[in-house]
Amino acid sequence: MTLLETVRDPARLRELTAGELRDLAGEIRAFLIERVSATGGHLGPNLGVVELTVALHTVFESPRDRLVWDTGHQSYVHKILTGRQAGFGRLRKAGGVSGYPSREESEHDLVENSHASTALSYADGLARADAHLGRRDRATVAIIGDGAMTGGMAWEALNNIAGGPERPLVIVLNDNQRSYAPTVGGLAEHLADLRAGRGPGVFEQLGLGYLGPVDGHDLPAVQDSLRHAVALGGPVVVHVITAKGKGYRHTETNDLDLGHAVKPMDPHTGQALKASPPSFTSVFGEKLVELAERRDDLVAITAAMTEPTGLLPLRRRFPHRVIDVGIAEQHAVTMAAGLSMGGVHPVVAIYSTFLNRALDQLLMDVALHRRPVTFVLDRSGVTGDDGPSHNGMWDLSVLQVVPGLRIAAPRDGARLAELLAEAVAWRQGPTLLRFPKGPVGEDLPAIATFNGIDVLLRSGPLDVLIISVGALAGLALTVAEGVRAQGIGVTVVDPRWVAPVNPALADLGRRHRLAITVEDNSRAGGVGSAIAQALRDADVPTPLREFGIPRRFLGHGSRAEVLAACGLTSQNITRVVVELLAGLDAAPASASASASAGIDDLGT
Ligand SMILES: Cc1ncc(C[n+]2csc(CCOP(=O)(O)OP(=O)(O)O)c2C)c(N)n1
Ligand SMILES: CC(=O)[C@@H](O)[C@H](O)COP(=O)(O)O
Ligand SMILES: [Mg+2]
Repeated sequence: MTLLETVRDPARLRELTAGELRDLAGEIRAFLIERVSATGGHLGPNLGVVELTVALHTVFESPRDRLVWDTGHQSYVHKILTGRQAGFGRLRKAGGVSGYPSREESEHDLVENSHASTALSYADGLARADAHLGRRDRATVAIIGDGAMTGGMAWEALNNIAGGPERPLVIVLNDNQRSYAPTVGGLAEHLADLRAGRGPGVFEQLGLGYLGPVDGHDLPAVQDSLRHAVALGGPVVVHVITAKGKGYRHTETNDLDLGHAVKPMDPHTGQALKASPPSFTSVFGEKLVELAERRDDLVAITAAMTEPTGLLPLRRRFPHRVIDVGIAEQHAVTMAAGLSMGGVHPVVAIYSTFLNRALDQLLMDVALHRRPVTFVLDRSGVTGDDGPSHNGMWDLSVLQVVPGLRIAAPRDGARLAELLAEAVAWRQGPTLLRFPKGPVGEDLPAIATFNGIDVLLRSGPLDVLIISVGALAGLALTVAEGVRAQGIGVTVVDPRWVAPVNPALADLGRRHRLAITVEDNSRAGGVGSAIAQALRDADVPTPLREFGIPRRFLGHGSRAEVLAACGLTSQNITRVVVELLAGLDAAPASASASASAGIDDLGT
């Protein structure tokens, strides 16, 4: 039996000798490499925190003492040590261990974050609660990366924490000099000074205790620092230096991101098991370079995600035209407004879920000022394996309330190219493109256009109008085949620009007996509900049914599994359409009048 197999609870660690703990760290690394290379996941960040996590679980007694992991992508070792080794065979898969802390999984997981820079705020709240309740019998420990420290929320929290010198709180700053890419900005420079022992530290100047820098792979040294921090009382920063990807050649030598998030791969070669087909991300990256070749005023902004958002080709071509602001989405958006006031057209490339943070900036700083800024939201819709926090299932609901914002959802690579060009050419206000994670697939050409709306299929009588949003066009066409096979007439359209609603959709809706919308977004307030409102406003009597994501947080699993759990399958939608049509009375007069209309009657 290995040492690791004897660890079912962190209390076991406190029975081991220093030598055994060192051996255990080696076993944990081997376990991570074997399991995460099979499933994919955040390998590099976790290889870097093996000794740190062992030290935390020997010095502190979780769950009595509260360990709060910022972002949470580096919590695998914590999971391994808190009774969840068996679940790693299905890491991030339906029914398996989630990729982030999860309250459902374990009493050792207090917060399920995964959006960065929140841990210090949770910890400040926990420490204040203890003060309020007069409890001094448990510790609060926040573990935050140097990347997450670039987020504004972390500094709001530090300001508050420093204002309560009597409240004990240990802040472990895990400094590996990386977010994905090297951490940027003045803070990164300052941490370099602290590592080199140069000058006074900003944390001490704020009034916080500061210990370090300490070698994060020297287990006894980390344990000593943590104990010292507890003994000091009050809020103390323990500055721990770690190496992301440590102990595995293929992450240590991965210059791009030290194996931040790997795909399933051969552990011996470090090569992905499957080649990645062209994705929406890669098409966006290429098209942006083409546009940037023609327009000197185009500049891209990323919040610490240059490669994952597809900006690497642009950075390679024009290194000074990609601005990495760190994990600072709010700053990115308002800075984009400033850039545009200065005569530059910014393209803000961001994951849908992370733009949630910057709604106010988008509304007030960009839209109110009618700034021509283009937002490109990757990972819109269901992302799947990263669980509830990473699904980009709210953007269409939240953002269509923004006055003057034009939103497009490309269904394929050709449309992405077209719509991106249209977006950056628009000078009267902000524009936004949204697309999902994954392969871009084959192009789905339109057979006609109708007042700016692409018609993808027209067959038989005007029974059902399927309005498809973005990448769900393939699903919409499969549904169309299903209903057509049952003798039902069908039209499939893609509005391309989904907000504001194209008034021609009301004309199309009026001519059919039933309309449905299919979108990879929450049904609540999504494109479907906006179109339903537009139909009502235009006195269109045609009933409309919206297919989308229910109003709940979605568990992790593959994108296909999660979509199926939401009822977004061709079988389900086809069945509902057939039932709805069967339940309708004879076609309304306006529809029957045009029941034999062909594609020509829909115009172009
Ligand atoms: C608000 C937000 N923006 C972007 C991300 C994407 N993201 C995940 S991890 C990461 C880098 C975090 O760097 P750091 O905290 O230093 O952790 P490390 O990867 O070094 O372990 C980023 C940008 C996120 N999780 N949350
Ligand atoms: C922790 C985090 O937010 C990212 O690392 C995220 O997991 C990346 O997701 P993708 O794999 O879709 O880029
Ligand atoms: Mg880091």
